[in-house]
Amino acid sequence: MRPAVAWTGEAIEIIDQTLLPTEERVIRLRTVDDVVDAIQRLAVRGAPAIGVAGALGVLLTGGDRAAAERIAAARPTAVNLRWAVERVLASEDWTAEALAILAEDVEACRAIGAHGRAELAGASRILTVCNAGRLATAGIGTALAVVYAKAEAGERVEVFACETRPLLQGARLTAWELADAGIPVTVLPDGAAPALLARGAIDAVIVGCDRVAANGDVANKIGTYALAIAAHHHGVPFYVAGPRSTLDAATPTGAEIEIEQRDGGEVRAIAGLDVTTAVWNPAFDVTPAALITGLITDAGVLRAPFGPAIAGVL
Ligand SMILES: CSC[C@H]1O[C@H](OP(=O)(O)O)[C@H](O)[C@@H]1O
Repeated sequence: MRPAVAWTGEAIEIIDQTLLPTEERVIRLRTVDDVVDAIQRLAVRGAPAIGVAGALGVLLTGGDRAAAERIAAARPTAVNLRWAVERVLASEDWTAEALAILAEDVEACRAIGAHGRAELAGASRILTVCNAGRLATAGIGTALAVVYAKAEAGERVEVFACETRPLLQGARLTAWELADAGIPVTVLPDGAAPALLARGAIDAVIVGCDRVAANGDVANKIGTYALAIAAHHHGVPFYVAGPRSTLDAATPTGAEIEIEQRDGGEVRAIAGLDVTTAVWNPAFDVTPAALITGLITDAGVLRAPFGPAIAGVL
């Protein structure tokens, strides 16, 4: 599988994820407007991948810092986006810094996979939500990096993927990339996850993250909090996987994380029906650190108390 985001030397090359799984279309982003649009419509998505796109997007600004700010502000919740844009702006060599961010993410994904494989040695039945795989990063993913590492080592592993309403990142993207990798995947309605956990059918839940607050509270795709509650109730380990670039020491707790509110049309458009009603469509929710077994990062697996553990790797 080609990477979700890459640099051609003069343009950002992405797979347009809004068309998957029906069509794998590669598009090139050549302007700041292209980058902002691709991030906002989730053509490129996932905290690490939009961070890399943001970093590379700075190379398309011609030095216009207002244009760079438009990229940084394209989506508010994933800390990686603004972090990457500001890191490139502050550097001496923008191209070198942007490419370093891309290379670091590839390596971070590999490391997360290795740490997660060691941590979850006995787990073969993994439940996840949204897509935190190759399509969400410049590398092999975060939550799914653990799955890929297990598979690469010849270990038995299968994934149960919540479809992830309303944009179906699980059913469309996670299912697609795992099938492409030959890894067994079962899609389920988001509301079915607690029943699956109640049946004892899951060894561990592993999810991605968009921003981890200094105390370990995690912002991730809407539905993650419900999974954490159900996993806690059923005594199933609940892990969050993400690179250190998603840890945000400047945000004290989950209460301070801005949650992106998306257009109600994403929810109303159910199988082509236009349900005319008020809609509440937050793209993310916050899972309290108390419900998290461990944070699988490229620096290792962090455990409670998460405040000192996070400070120790930043
Ligand atoms: C590897 S982080 C992926 C993270 O991003 C997703 O959100 P979106 O599809 O809206 O970009 C989701 O929260 C995933 O866990």
